Amino acid sequence: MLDVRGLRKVYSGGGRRVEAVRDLTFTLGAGELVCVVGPSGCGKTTLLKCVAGLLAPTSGEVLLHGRQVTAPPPAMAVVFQEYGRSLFPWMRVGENVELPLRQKGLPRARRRELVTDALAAVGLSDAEAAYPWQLSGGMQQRVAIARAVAFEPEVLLMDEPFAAVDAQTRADLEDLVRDLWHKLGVTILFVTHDIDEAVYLGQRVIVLSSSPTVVREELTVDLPDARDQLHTRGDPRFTALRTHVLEQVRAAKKGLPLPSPIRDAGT
Ligand SMILES: Nc1ncnc2c1ncn2[C@@H]1O[C@H](COP(=O)(O)OP(=O)(O)OP(=O)(O)O)[C@@H](O)[C@H]1O
Repeated sequence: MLDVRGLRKVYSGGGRRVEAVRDLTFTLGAGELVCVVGPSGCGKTTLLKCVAGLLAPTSGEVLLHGRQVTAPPPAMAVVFQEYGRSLFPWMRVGENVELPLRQKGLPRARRRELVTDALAAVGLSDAEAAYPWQLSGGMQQRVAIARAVAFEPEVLLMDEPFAAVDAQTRADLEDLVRDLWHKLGVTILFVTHDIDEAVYLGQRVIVLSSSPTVVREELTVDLPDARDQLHTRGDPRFTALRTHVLEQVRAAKKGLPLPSPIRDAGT
């Protein structure tokens, strides 16, 4: 469904030239939940912006259903890390969620229905008339998720969406994402620097190398589909997978060759 082929992005300007991404190739099937991890500064946000059609690649391409992405496709929604900057403070929660639906040209009754359902799905039915600044950080991020969900995207792109919330809220939001994914059947590409989060959430984890950035490994997360914060994180297989990914990211930072595959690592 979503193909990233030979993606390269070089930023240049002001006498500076940065090769943020060298050569990324991977595919997401319809309805998959795939996480991307990698060392800080390896180009995760750059990758997501290219996939979202917000940034033009220097070379290579992103294809959605075989069609090249050259502008933000109507079938995609993005949730960014900085919820504080992504919600309009002068609009009530309901209006924030509704805004992209107006831009989509949906009739009023359908917009109301989608806003109500999306806020209910993230547990914020009571907050529709509040302003974002009256809500906690975790609640604001729920609003951002509701806005993306109401849009009914086929593909949901998430860029470190929980990096700025406390650990307990983060765990709740992780479960919310898996829950919505199950209910909506949406395809999710989730970028995080948190290795445990990537293994907990994903069906697959794509590990990026450090700059010049390529795909270092694609790992299948062979944990049961039913996950919960207590049991999944206590599962020896979870520990083996997160240790393996951590080794990969550490080795990537040092520019080392691939360590032995996880199946050979005594797990
Ligand atoms: N607009 C820009 N102009 C020039 N260089 C940029 C721009 N955006 C990002 N970069 C550079 O590209 C590289 C990759 O940045 P990017 O933000 O994509 O990485 P990241 O993996 O998301 O980082 P982090 O994990 O720290 O959030 C960095 O060296 C960064 O300085």
